[in-house]
Amino acid sequence: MDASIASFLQNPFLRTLRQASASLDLQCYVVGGCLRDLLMGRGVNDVDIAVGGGPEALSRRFAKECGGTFFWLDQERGHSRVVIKGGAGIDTFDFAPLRGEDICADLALRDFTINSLAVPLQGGVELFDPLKGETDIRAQLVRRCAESVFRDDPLRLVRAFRFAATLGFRIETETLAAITTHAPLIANSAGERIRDELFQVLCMPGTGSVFRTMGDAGLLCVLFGLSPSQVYPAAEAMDRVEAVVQSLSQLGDETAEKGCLRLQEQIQGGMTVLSLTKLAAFLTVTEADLPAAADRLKLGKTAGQLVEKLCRADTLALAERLDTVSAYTLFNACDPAGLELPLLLLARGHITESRCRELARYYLHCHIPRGGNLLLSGAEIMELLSVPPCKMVGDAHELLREAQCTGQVRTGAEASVFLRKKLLTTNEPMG
Ligand SMILES: Nc1ccn([C@@H]2O[C@H](COP(=O)(O)OP(=O)(O)OP(=O)(O)O)[C@@H](O)[C@H]2O)c(=O)n1
Repeated sequence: MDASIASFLQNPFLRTLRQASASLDLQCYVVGGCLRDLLMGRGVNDVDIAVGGGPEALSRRFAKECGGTFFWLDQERGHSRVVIKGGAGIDTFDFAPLRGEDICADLALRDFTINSLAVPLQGGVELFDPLKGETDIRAQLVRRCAESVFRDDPLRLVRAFRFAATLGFRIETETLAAITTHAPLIANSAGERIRDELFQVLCMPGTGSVFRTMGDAGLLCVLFGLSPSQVYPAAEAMDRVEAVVQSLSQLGDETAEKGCLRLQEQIQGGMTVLSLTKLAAFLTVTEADLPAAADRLKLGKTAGQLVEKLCRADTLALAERLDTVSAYTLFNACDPAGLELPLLLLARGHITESRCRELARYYLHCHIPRGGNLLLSGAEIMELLSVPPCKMVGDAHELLREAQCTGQVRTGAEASVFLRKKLLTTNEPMG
């Protein structure tokens, strides 16, 4: 038994689980990715447990004894989760019934050999590895468990690339050929599941080369209606985004620091600004049907809007001379995109490095995004204009934002004078 797995099994939570399963007389196994990660010397924070017999009683009892929270993931299939707050790194335990009649049958039904591992919690500490997953982990290979894996669950077509990208592995030749054969089946997988896997790829460096292989296998044709010849230049755009971000992170100044923070911001679960920027670079070059792609990946409102605005930047005519007005106009048209916007434009070859810096400087020091704090609040604007809440207040807000961003007003008093002049005086003759 590998030393890291042996020491993991001494974890107090696993000891509690061992006792609980013994007293309920249930066969119980630690399975899947956490054993793979332990064998690779990686940290573990979620543990999958397969239980012979109904796992509900065990899952509920384990939650009670560890002070964790029990909830159903899929009640019909008997899948539940226990989350333990302050679980010293390991905080999520997923319980499911055995997939087959015993653990070997269960392992044979899993996706890839590297995940097809189990350790029983009682009766010895041997590692069940009937498909030689440990050998594939050492060889860094993603290999399907059986001929039927992709028909059983087409999401695995994308999962293969996710594991290759996040673990730094290669997809074994026959598995890759099977992915190519079964690529059309990905049309049957739920968008949310595809999104969660794809964004793990988008969050890793080297996304471009993974997308090229996915394109060659025909997956991007089914997902986004793209031909392989459209995929290559688009994947190169992703490479260039990564290269620009890499050189930014080496600068070590304020722009670099803030830019890197912004790129790591999570817009929605698992979707960072950087991953969405890479996706935008890809989709722009392919000229894919944007709303269809956003819908296929179930991007959600906020993430979908950011991708759409970043793609839109590609089509905007950029001013010859850069001044605060043209910088404001650009960021305003692409709101809510922030520092990622000039980085994307640089990666796409639309602006030079010095223009990129100027835009970043403007954004950091002058720009106020929509919804940001202004010199006058909504209440102060209503009082100034003597109006109740109405469209005019919104218009005044936008005028003031532009005036502040472009340096026309710098104090509350200047803001009041500006709005009065703009909205309360008229040059038109009274009729
Ligand atoms: N479509 C799927 C999804 C999951 N699994 C199995 O269920 C386990 C847990 O799935 P998941 O949590 O998605 O993956 P992990 O391998 O745990 O990897 P990670 O923790 O990195 O997500 C996998 O190891 C694999 O054995 C599978 O066979 N087919």
